[in-house]
Amino acid sequence: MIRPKILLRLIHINWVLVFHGLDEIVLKTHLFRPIRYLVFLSPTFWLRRGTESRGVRIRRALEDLGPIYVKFGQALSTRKDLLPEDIADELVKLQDKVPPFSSSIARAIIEKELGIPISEAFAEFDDEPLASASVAQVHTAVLNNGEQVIVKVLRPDIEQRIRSDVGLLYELARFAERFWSDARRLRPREVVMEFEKSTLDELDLVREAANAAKLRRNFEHSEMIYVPEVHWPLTRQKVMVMERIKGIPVGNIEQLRAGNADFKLLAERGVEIFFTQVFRDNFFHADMHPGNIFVELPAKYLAVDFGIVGTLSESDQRYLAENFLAFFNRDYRRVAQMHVESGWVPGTTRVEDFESAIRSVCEPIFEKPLKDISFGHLLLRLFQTARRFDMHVQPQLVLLQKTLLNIEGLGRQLYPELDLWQTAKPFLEKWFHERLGPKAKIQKALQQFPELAEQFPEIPALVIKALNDAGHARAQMDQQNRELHLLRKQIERNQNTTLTTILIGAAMIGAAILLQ
Ligand SMILES: Nc1ncnc2c1ncn2[C@@H]1O[C@H](COP(=O)(O)OP(=O)(O)OP(=O)(O)O)[C@@H](O)[C@H]1O
Repeated sequence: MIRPKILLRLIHINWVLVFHGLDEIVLKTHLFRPIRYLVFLSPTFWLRRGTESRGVRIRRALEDLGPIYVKFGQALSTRKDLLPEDIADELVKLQDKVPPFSSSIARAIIEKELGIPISEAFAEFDDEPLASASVAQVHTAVLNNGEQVIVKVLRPDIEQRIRSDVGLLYELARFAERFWSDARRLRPREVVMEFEKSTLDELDLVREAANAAKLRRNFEHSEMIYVPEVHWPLTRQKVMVMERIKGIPVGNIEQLRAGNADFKLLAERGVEIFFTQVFRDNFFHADMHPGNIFVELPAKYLAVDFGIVGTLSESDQRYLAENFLAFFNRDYRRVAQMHVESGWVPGTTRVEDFESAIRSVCEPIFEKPLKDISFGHLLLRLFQTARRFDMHVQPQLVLLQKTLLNIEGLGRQLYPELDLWQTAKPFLEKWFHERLGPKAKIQKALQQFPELAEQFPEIPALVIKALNDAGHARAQMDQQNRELHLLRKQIERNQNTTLTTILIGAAMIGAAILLQ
């Protein structure tokens, strides 16, 4: 049964779609069937404006529907291979062009969070926002020491809006599971849950600042990417102050071309940065849409927006690396075996069945030349197949797969000839060598004896102590021997043989205990 609030929201969505001339969607989608006739009540249905392109209409509809839908549109905008170009081009504009909220509200939030007036915190504060995105708004400012910074402020009431939109998404997921058998396999409710978690995580700017700081440390002296520095004294849950970077937005190909950017190097570095983050640092920026990436000519990236990051466990890393290598050798049996052996799919799975399912999904992909194969797409198909065999795909792997699609989309937009496999292969091989080579095996063995490994630094001290103890024991034994000798003399003198035996025995036992 649809709850009244949700029904109202559905009517709202329906209205927004019609308002923006997207009534085809309303009329075609099963979901809106109960309320589809409302379309005819809309004046816009009869007075078709018809002047704007479909891309503009979709973008406007998403903006009107709120931040969650804006984020959805952003995710789609990097997928020129999936979306018609005119729509993708329009969705790119979603990034910085969400209508801003008033600067007086921004000032009030900042002052409340910092507990001091703006004039005390900053030498200058620009009321005109630099960017206004779905979750936050960004202003430029100058610190009292003259440093140029950006001030990121969360949108007012963003949390309630997200919660209510996510509520609706849950409802849609529930419908989908009930009425659409294919959807059940995709576990839409879990997908929404993950989305909710990652979106709500974005609402803590201290957490984002900590992510930025960690990424900055990981690429401290890198030629490939620069991460701006957080200004911690003025950073709170709803306000983050960070060094201002100036670069060319990566989506602005014309400007990059005019500045003689090295497109090939940029595309390769994009892939290299990603694989470094995944396999070396185990910490990756997972919101790589073009609005968050800038370029310093000729080929250095500048990154912002660290709200969503991903990490992988060692077994996830291994899963990825082994699968990629097996895939590219077209060793589907190995892929299937690995899934069964590692317990990713139930032990009862027939390897042959799984192998043939993977083969039928992958062979068409490998029809293309290696350089045109999308890793992200390949992973996606693997997950889809594995799901059919009851594999529970870990959310962090899904996040990684989405990021990979973004990186590939970006790389190919910059340099269509990009050979992903050639760029990625050395990383996977190096990872294998480091993790599974002889040196790694020794390290692993040591890891299995943590107490022993822990005591290694103390071993010299322990040896000295043991020698000291032994020396002490020897001195005591000498003393004991001397006493024994005296005793023996005395016994001889007393000529009491029984007593002699008992005493010698006792003394020898005492000496033995001491020596030990
Ligand atoms: N350090 C910075 N220096 C210069 N510009 C910045 C900086 N940080 C953010 N910006 C600008 O502000 C925009 C929005 O910032 P950010 O992406 O962090 O906000 P957001 O609300 O998380 O947006 P979204 O999640 O929609 O990408 C960026 O696209 C960029 O144009």
